[in-house]
Amino acid sequence: MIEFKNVSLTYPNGHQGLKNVNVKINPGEFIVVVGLSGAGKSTFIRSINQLVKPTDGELLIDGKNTLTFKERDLKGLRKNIGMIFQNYNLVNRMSVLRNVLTGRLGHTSTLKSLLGLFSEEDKQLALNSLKRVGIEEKAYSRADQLSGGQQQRVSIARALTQQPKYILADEPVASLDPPTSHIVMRDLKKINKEDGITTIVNLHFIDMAMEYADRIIGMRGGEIVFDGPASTVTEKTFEQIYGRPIKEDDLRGSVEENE
Ligand SMILES: Nc1ncnc2c1ncn2[C@@H]1O[C@H](COP(=O)(O)OP(=O)(O)OP(=O)(O)O)[C@@H](O)[C@H]1O
Repeated sequence: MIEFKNVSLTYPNGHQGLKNVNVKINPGEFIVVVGLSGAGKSTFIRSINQLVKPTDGELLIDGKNTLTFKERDLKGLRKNIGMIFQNYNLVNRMSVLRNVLTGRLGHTSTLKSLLGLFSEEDKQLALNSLKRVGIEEKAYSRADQLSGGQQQRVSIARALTQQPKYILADEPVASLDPPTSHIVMRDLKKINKEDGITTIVNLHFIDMAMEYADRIIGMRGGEIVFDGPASTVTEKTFEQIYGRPIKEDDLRGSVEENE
């Protein structure tokens, strides 16, 4: 369980990225965070693994206030959290398999990981992760030879290989075309349901949020302005979250329309 208690984050330049956020995220949920650019979605998600550190409040993960964590506890925390970025964050010149194996780094001794020595078990785990996202045949290709959608699936496989308790995905489909975006969202949802990994995804496409989320959190100006089941969300809800009428750009579009 993740719990934000009166969490605020003021950036060094004085800008408030989060304002008094209070929210509980339950085990196994698939949450989509929506909001316009600058609403604070990235700041919210990155606070959880402390890529950015809140300046006030308590952020409890599995009952512990992570804001008091020192380096060693933070390492332990991050081992349990897989992260997926908009631009995949792969090492281009390495093979797909080696990129996926980096998901084991938190579980491997420093010396072994420096030497690139992964066990046969880790290798099988990595290959199985690639299989689950449908690209096991790319295991020995160089990462930069893959399409954007394939690279994002490699990054999902890397997160999966980490055997995390939580997955954070920061705009995972923003660089992809509509059909590929749906493949990536389906993979994330499938993994969430099959493995029970609590998943939080930032998106700015409202149709995708409605299609894949169990629960939607809406942000504006660093605050949570909506929190409820996806089934209760309508176009009007998004207009309230965004503070303006919905536009065509707010929609990713369906697979069919683009085929
Ligand atoms: N390092 C920083 N220093 C100062 N301000 C920042 C920093 N990072 C983000 N911000 C500001 O905090 C606000 C929230 O940014 P954040 O990236 O969390 O929003 P977002 O909803 O994820 O939007 P986007 O989709 O554009 O990334 C924005 O106004 C942004 O300019």
